[in-house]
Amino acid sequence: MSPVPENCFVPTSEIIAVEETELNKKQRNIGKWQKMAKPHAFTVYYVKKARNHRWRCSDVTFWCVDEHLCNQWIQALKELLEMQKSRPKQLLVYINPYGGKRQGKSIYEQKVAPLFSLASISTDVVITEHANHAKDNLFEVNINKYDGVVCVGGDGMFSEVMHGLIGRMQKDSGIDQNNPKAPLVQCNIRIGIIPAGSTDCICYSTVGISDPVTSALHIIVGDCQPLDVSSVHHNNTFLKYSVSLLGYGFYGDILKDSEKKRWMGPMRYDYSGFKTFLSHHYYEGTISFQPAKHTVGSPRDKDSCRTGCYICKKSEQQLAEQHKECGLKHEEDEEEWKVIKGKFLAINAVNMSCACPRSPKGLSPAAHLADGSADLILVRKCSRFDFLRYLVRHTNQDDQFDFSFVDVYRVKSFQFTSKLSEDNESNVTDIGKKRFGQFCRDHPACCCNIANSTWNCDGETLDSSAIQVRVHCQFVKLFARGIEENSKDEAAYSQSSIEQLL
Ligand SMILES: CCCCCCCCCCCCC/C=C/[C@@H](O)[C@H](CO)NC(=O)CCCCCCCCCCCCCCC
Ligand SMILES: Nc1ncnc2c1ncn2[C@@H]1O[C@H](COP(=O)(O)OP(=O)(O)OP(=O)(O)O)[C@@H](O)[C@H]1O
Ligand SMILES: [Ca+2]
Repeated sequence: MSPVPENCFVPTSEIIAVEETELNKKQRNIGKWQKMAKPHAFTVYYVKKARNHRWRCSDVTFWCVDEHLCNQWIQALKELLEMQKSRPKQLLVYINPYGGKRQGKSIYEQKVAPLFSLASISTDVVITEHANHAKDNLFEVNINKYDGVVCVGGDGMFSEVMHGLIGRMQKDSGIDQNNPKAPLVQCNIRIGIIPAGSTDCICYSTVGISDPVTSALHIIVGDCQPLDVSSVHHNNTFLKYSVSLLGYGFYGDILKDSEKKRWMGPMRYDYSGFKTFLSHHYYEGTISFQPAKHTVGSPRDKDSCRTGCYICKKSEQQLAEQHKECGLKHEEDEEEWKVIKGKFLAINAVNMSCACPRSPKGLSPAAHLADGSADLILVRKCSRFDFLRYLVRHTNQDDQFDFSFVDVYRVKSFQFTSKLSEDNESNVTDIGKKRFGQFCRDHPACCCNIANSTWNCDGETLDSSAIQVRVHCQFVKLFARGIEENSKDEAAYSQSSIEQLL
């Protein structure tokens, strides 16, 4: 028998599979079993939680001489598994063979496919041949056939799959994505991310680790984590959706420079990051936003979003109420807009913490995955030294918002116009211009004349610097459960444990 640690509790929801086991000669010759006539056995495969939110597939084999009893156990456990209705049976998998360190295919074949097969999950696998292959394909496939779509790659690959799914839903419902106020149709088919990219920020921020086996196990047990999605428009043209970072200035410039260095792999971001840091460009513009009044949280909270987060639950209830009384919803258009004009080194809007291996607490450590808001971080012009102090705080325990040149707001929508496009009399909606009287007095406008930066939208550049953004609460769902608090300890306790059965 495999060694089982003392007090091992396994919730039935975390059993991966149960299989009849053929005992080999060596196993049969251990201890007292050698005296028995042909023992019968079955193996239970279960999720074992290790450090740092890492999950592994472990197994324990049970023996007995009574074949009927053994079969009864197998039957009972299989019935328990059948009752886990949120588990996927049929998945559509897209693999980007060129993402990150170009390991996507081998990661899937060696680490993920054997687990899916153990859990009796059928898959249709597409290895992408070009950018947008997965996205375009999602408009054609019979989507109702699947319980989920899995992407093997980085944040860019996730973005493709998400755009394909959301786009498909809107197309099927006759909704025009170019209308920034259109009541979009929610996407209920879950997305799984097997991390094989450069940053893997979405996976890290929703699971707590960037690890293919852990993510595969979250898919198998049928976890569900809703995510906020921002829609980005330029006038009445739809540009993109974003779930992690919308960054202008520093992160936009890093991305633009790094695109030319794709051959460097994940290292390109450090190279371009260093270069962009040295260039120290700042950009002048106007940002207008609607504060997120519906949520009780603040970006300066000490607690972060964790599994079962009550702030996200509250937003879920509000969303359900809104759906019941649709019609009242558009009052939000009249709600207060705040306007800030200034010179910025970085403007970052994040729908989630954006934690990643480079910065385990992320760009906004208290941001919530599913509260219907984004944290808008404004980093004003400051010295190189101060900006470096700000960046370094992303990697230690100090508060990165505790600087006079950094402001952070929790918002449900915002828009940005660069000074250059204002001067060129761009025809962006005029909410910002109407409120010029409220410009921040500490940082009056000056006449610096720098070219526009570009927006980094989840790792892709946007063509327009003037954008309008709206957060859609819990718009897509992932096979994840958020980051577990002290996951290792909590794993041991559950009412429905296999221990109770035994
Ligand atoms: C001194 C050390 C300071 C370290 C500061 C680390 C802050 C790292 C914060 C990472 C935030 C990632 C946000 C995620 C964005 C994703 O949607 C997107 C798609 O994958 N990724 C990127 O755009 C890719 C963005 C990658 C950004 C990498 C930034 C590297 C900055 C390096 C600055 C070096 C300054 C050194 C001066 C001596
Ligand atoms: N077969 C392919 N050939 C070229 N590009 C592809 C292919 N399949 C997908 N892509 C594109 O590659 C881009 C980057 O992929 P992915 O996110 O998997 O890896 P990455 O390089 O690590 O990026 P990230 O920094 O976003 O994590 C995606 O935007 C996707 O559209
Ligand atoms: Ca959010």
